[in-house]
Amino acid sequence: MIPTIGVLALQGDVREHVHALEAGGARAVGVRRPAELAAVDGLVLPGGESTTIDKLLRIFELRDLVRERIADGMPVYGSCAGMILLADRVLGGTSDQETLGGLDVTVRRNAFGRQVDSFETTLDVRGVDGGPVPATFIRAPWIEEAGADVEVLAAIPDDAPGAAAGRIVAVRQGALLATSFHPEITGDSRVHELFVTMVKE
Ligand SMILES: NC(=O)CC[C@H](N)C(=O)O
Repeated sequence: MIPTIGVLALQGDVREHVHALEAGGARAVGVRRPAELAAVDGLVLPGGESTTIDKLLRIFELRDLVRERIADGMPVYGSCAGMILLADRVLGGTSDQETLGGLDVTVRRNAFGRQVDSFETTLDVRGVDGGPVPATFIRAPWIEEAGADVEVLAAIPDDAPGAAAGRIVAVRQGALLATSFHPEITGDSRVHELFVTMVKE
């Protein structure tokens, strides 16, 4: 069965996720309205600006509905800003910033520095076969603390320079998947394949 996976289409790099999901074996649709959310088997929260997406979720009256679906066990994958939206706790957020929550982690926004500190690397990701995954970090968060039920899928190598060494950058907790980085812009769809598999389960 080919699952239908939504990409929250309020702000951020929606199209790239749609393409990566299709390459990963799903039918992908933009989600902007409650009826569209109701029709999907899983949801991607794209990269973008978490504060803006948070505000738009409320304006479009999707926030409570997405939270309900998360509580019901809908698989959700958040990349970058999407990871922030899934986190239960945020450091470095704006004073009125809220998240959807569900993932028992503390994230730090813009942890790697500013736009100019964006970078590309490759990372081993647990659950993804076939060698390291290209990973693009754009004003990315990292996970500062993860609860006991959170499975760490990838981290910055311990011998990396500076404060980034050893930081957690990909996690899974039940039906929730999150990465600090943007696999959707690399042309490598293996992380999306992992998510499609989670949705099929
Ligand atoms: N590339 C991204 O998604 C950046 C995330 C952004 N810095 C935020 O806090 O929402």
